[in-house]
Amino acid sequence: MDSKGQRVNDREDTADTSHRVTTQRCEHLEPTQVRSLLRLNLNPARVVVLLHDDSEQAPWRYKAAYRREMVECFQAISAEPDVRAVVVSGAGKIFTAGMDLGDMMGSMLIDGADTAMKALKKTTNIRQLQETFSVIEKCPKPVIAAVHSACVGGGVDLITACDIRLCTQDAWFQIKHVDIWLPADVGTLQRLPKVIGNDSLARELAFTGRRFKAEEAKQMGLVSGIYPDREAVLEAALDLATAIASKSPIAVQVTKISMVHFRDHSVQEGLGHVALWNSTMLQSEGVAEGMQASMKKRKPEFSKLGELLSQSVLRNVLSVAASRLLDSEGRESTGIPMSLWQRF
Ligand SMILES: CCC/C=C/C=C/C(=O)SCCNC(=O)CCNC(=O)[C@H](O)C(C)(C)COP(=O)(O)OP(=O)(O)OC[C@H]1O[C@@H](n2cnc3c(N)ncnc32)[C@H](O)[C@@H]1OP(=O)(O)O
Repeated sequence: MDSKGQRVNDREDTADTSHRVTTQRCEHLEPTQVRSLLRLNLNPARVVVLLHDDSEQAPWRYKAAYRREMVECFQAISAEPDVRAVVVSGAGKIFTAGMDLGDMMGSMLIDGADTAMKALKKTTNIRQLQETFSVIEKCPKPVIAAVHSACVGGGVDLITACDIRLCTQDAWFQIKHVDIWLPADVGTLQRLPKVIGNDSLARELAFTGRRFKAEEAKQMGLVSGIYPDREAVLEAALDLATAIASKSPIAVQVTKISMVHFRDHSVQEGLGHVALWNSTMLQSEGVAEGMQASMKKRKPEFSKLGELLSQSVLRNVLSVAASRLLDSEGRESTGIPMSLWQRF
C-alpha cells in the first residue's frame, strides 16, 4: 500500500497496471510517456529520472525536438507536487555529444533580405535555445546530473544549469564550441565561472576547448563526486535525490530558488530576498512540527506535502519502472540497470 492507502503493484504486475498506479500519483506528469529523445521515470520517493535516450541515434546528441521536450518535461516537473528531485542521466555509451551538427547546419541560415529582420529572428531563436537549459535552473526541484564518458559542448551547458554534478571515473568534458566556430551561447560561459569559482580557468577551457577529465573536474569544483562506472554514478545520484526528497519540500525548494538568486545578487539583496520568503514560510505548520520533532529526536509528521514514503513503496514502484525497461523477450533494454532498480 502507498501512503494514500492505494495498492502499489508488485514487480510481477504488468506495465499497464504500473502505468495506472503511477499516474494516480501524478496529475501533471506522465511517467511512462516516451518522448522522442527523453525518457521520464518517476518513483514514489518523488524522484524523476530523465534519461537521454540514444536508442535511435548514437552517440546521443541534441536534435531539434530536444529543446521543446526539455521545456515540456521541466515545466511538468515544476508543476507536479509529487516530484521532489530530478536525476539527469544518459542511457547510451556517452552522456552526450552536444548539439547535433547535422541539424544545426540545417537551421543556421535564415531566409529573407533584411539583415536586421534576420537578426531579430535569430535572436528569438537563440533565446529559445537558451531556455532548453534555463528551465533546469528555473525548476524549483533540485536537479542532479549523473555524467558518464563524454560530456561535450551543449552537455557542459546542461550540467552547469544543474544543482549538483556527479560523474564516472572515465568521464571527460569539453567546451567544444570554439572548435566549430561557435561562441557558446546557451549558458556555459555565464554559469561555469560561478559554478567553479575560477574565472581564469573557465576562460582557459572556453578559449581552448581543452578536454578535461573527471579528476580535474572534481578539483575545480565542477563535480562533487567520482564513481567507478555508469551504474555506480546513477546509484549515487538516486541515493542523493532520495535523501533530498525525504526533506521538507518547502525548505528544499525555497533553498534552491534562493541560492539561484544569491548567485546573481549582493549579500544584502540576498538577505532581503530570504527575509521576504521566510516571512511566509515560517508561518507554515510544518516548521513548528519540524522543530518539535527535532527537539524530541523523533521523525517529523508532516502533512501531505511533507510526508515521506516508505522504502517498500519505493522498491515496488522502482521495480515496476524497471520492468518497463525490459524488451519483449525479457532482456534489459536500455537505461537503468535492473540490478540498480532492484536495490531499492
Ligand atoms: C540545445 C541547446 C543548444 C546547444 C548548443 C550546443 C552546442 C554544442 O554542443 S557544440 C559541440 C558539438 N559537438 C561536437 O562537436 C562533438 C563531435 N563529436 C565528437 O567529438 C565525438 O563524436 C565524440 C567524442 C562525442 C564520440 O566519439 P566516438 O569516437 O565515440 O564516436 P564517433 O565515431 O566520433 O561518432 C559516431 C558517429 O556519430 C557522429 N556524431 C558524433 N557527434 C555528433 C554530433 N554532435 N552531431 C552529429 N553527428 C555526430 C559522427 O560523425 C559519427 O558518424 P558516422 O561517421 O556517420 O558514423
